[in-house]
Amino acid sequence: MPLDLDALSNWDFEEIEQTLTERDTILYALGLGFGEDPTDRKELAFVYEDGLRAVPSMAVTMGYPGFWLRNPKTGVNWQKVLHGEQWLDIYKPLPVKGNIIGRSRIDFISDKGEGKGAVIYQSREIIDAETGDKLARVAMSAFCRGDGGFGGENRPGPAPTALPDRAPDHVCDIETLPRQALVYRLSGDMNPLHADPDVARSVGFDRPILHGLATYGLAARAILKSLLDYDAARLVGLDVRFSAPVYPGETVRFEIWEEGGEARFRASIPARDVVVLNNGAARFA
Ligand SMILES: CCCCCCC[C@@H](O)CC(=O)SCCNC(=O)CCNC(=O)[C@H](O)C(C)(C)COP(=O)(O)OP(=O)(O)OC[C@H]1O[C@@H](n2cnc3c(N)ncnc32)[C@H](O)[C@@H]1OP(=O)(O)O
Repeated sequence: MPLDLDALSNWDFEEIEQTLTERDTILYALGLGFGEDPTDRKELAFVYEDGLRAVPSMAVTMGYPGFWLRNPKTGVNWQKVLHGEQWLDIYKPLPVKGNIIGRSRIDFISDKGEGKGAVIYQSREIIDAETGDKLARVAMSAFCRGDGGFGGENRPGPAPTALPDRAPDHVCDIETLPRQALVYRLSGDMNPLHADPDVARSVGFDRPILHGLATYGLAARAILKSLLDYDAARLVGLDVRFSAPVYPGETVRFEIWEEGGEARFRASIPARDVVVLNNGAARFA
């Protein structure tokens, strides 16, 4: 069954009400490897309940509607879906617990052509249920590798951020663990692509790959460490394009450029000499 443009364009997302606990906040940070050195108080602040702070990138897990593209009514070949891009704007520092509302919508769908794929752009407002304050806006693209050529328009998404043509100002290596995806998935993305070797093999990977959002969270960790002295409230925007899969257990190298009060970055796997995350942008309060 081909991708159903009409059904997708008019997808009726239910409003998600989530009760966020400190345990969720800690689990998210553990999924990104925070607390690797338990004597490092600055990283401990994200995984220890005494003075707990939320990693800003955690907004992407809040009010999350789940892997709704698995619904057969979408017509999407869900096993072949990869996370393409992620954008985030934070308006208020994130709470470590409380009631959150997520309101999702489809922005548009782009047809890259037969044999190439389709890209679904969706976004979500994250609202504090108690105060009604808008906490953040999260947007993403899902690259549906098996669904191009459905007769739709090829609409370009937001132009990827260009990187400066000079050596990076900061380089930050972060090791991941072979079990990293098995921990990260407990923060809400239960896609079997990240856990089940048979599912991964059936769509062209030797073994389960890391969630795009786990690599994204590593980017937040690298920026907090390299530029912000772990001051979470200062990181208010984070955008990336996922350019190649990461395997759990690999070391990810972040190269960061400071540009007029913002940062640009990319990530690579030095052991394979491949760029895995490109066109990164971080904005600061
Ligand atoms: C339910 C809610 C949804 C949930 C979805 C996410 C669920 C998660 O569990 C899944 C994951 O986390 S997957 C892991 C993270 N993602 C990845 O590893 C993807 C890595 N990227 C790739 O493999 C390729 O770039 C690939 C395959 C993405 C593209 O590679 P190519 O086919 O070689 O593309 P290329 O020929 O260079 O370009 C074709 C057109 O596509 C546009 N494009 C390229 N990369 C893109 C990307 N990353 N995101 C969005 N668009 C992208 C290009 O601009 C080009 O467009 P056009 O033809 O109009 O010029």
